[in-house]
Amino acid sequence: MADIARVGVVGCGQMGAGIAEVCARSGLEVMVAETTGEALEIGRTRLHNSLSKAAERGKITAEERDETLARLSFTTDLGEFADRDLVIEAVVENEQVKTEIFQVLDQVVTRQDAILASNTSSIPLVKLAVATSRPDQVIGIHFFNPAPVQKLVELIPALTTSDETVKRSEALVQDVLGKHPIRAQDRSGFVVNALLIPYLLSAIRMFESGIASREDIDNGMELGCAHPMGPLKLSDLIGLDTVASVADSMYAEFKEPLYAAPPLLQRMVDAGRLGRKTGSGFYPYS
Ligand SMILES: C[C@H](O)CC(=O)SCCNC(=O)CCNC(=O)[C@H](O)C(C)(C)COP(=O)(O)OP(=O)(O)OC[C@H]1O[C@@H](n2cnc3c(N)ncnc32)[C@H](O)[C@@H]1OP(=O)(O)O
Repeated sequence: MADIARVGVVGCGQMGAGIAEVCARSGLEVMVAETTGEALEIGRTRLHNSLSKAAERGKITAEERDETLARLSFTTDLGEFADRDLVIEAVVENEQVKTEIFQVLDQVVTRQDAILASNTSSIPLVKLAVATSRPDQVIGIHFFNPAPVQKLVELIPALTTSDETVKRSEALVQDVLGKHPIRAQDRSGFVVNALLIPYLLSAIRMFESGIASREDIDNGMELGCAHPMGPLKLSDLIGLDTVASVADSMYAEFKEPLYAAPPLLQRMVDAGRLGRKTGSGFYPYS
């Protein structure tokens, strides 16, 4: 995919940093944007630490780590994305925030055939597409956490997305990033979350009703079904705010009771216990 060489990633939280790492390790030149200098420094440190860990574990050489770092640049000004061939937005799951970012990207990205992608788990892609003057070039490219590890990427064309945009995105994901793409329609939850979220919510309901302890619920799925991590640990990894917002948007779309977030999940979000990223969720993290 020689036509995509310069990538912009908006947001450097756990998903944005992971996506930036995957792209830079694949040889692409990546610019990462955050809203403030402080957030940018946190993101930069996250990326440095992850690449250093990969080098320590022998997954990449020290030379590859340095080359990857040299392909990464950082900015707080989206205006610097003018020359990007592809931009992947990976900010909070908030429709208004994402819509505003797509409006800005539409103004600043000068390359006429640039792809504007979102890593959203739950916002309808068509809403982001119609916020731009190039709705045929907007697509969902959805990575899984941790992005450097998980092999899957979901591709979600909006009703307006052109076949050309889908083909170029698929080629990038498969041939350049070395991930396995699957396609899904622009319906809340796509493929994976439509199956995963009701399972996670069921585990939270089970814990809330006192049927079993958190450890026994997680051990049940790890030791009984060979899942790499149980549903409560996985919810903590994803982030309870993200689990709740994906559930809410799936419930809003389908009115399916299985997608309704249990009260405990909302209370934990309100308390700021969002999982690993805040040091406390179903489990403590220090
Ligand atoms: C909600 C969204 O829209 C969609 C989603 O993201 S849904 C969430 C999908 N993710 C999952 O289901 C995660 C399931 N869990 C797992 O795959 C594994 O438990 C895990 C990879 C997170 C950790 O694996 P585990 O064996 O417990 O720990 P650990 O030995 O430290 O890591 C295994 C490998 O992953 C790597 N790894 C773990 N976390 C990593 C990270 N954040 N970044 C990079 N590499 C990482 C380790 O370096 C290690 O690599 P190696 O085996 O080559 O040395």
